[in-house]
Amino acid sequence: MKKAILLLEDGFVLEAKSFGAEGETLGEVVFNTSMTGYQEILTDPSYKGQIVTMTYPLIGNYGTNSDDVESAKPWADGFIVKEKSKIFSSWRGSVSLEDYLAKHNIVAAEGLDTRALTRRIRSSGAMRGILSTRDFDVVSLKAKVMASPVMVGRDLVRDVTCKQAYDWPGAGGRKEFFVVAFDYGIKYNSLRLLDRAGCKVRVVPAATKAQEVLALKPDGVFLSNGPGDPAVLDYTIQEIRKLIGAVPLFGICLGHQLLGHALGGKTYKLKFGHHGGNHPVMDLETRKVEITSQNHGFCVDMESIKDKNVALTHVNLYDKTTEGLRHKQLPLFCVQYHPEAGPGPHDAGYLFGRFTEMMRKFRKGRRK
Ligand SMILES: NC(=O)CC[C@H](N)C(=O)O
Repeated sequence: MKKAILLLEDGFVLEAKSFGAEGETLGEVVFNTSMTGYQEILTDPSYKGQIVTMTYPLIGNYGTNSDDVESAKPWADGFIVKEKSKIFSSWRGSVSLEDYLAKHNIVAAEGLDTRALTRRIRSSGAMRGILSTRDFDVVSLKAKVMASPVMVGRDLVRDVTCKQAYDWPGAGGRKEFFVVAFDYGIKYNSLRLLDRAGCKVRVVPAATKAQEVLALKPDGVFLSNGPGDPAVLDYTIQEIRKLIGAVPLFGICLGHQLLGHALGGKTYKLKFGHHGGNHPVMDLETRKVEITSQNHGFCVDMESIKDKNVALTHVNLYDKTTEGLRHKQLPLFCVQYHPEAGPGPHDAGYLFGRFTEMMRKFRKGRRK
């Protein structure tokens, strides 16, 4: 097996074995604590610009298949595991993880101490890194890392958004609502769950104007997850601002952060972010705790919107950071975490029902 090397911008180096594609890749190195769901993680467009390390020690044991994808292709810029399973076995598995990664040109490494790496990221914070199967010279690798872009200030949405609007095919059946979904890097499971909640969905590119969206006369607008720094996406924040109050809004992750900005707030970078399928979050209105799926590096600063008529609805029980908010009068709410799961627990699936309830109420109010 070929050698690989990982170097972080603080000089931390780990030697590893290459699997997947060979080459060299740069990105922000993050760790994900999900035990399964690696194919959904790889295909989540929010991982664009990041090299993902799985903390669970054995990955690849059920292979890959054509169902577990969250978008058309993998977007992660690199993949790191402690041990890649030598065999895969599942009635759904059709292609091994290494063949899947090689086919999609994703550089991957195994056989390194992912626990040491995770502890390093936790103590130093998320950092840029390079994973290489070609260059093993630490001075040259360090120079490449230092020349690569930092996550703060990056618009990665333009790389992952759809080029043209399309209708989500859905599973059929009667649809009570028509929803326009902004694609900032949308995951299929959000679309599947909107469909299941009774919504016919039209997906539109990130740069679509508010006027065009309103001309479609939707019952509600969905703001998707997506990669990069929300603070630089002014072109869409301005359009979202025009939709506030005009139509019910539901945002997830990047969509939530963009709503925060549109309401006049700010976002900041977390030290090492939240990535995994096991974060406890409290719904402050019901006092219920949900185990949630998470994938974000930025966070809405509640202090920055405290005078904007906004209520904090959800909080992360690990570090007390903002996990959800709603407007006190206007029909909009959003969450930082992932109620669509894919992968992860389904505890928060009720939020899709909250959205349809909001659209129903808004429709009634308009008829009066
Ligand atoms: N999953 C997402 O939508 C991530 C949002 C944003 N890119 C962040 O890192 O915080």
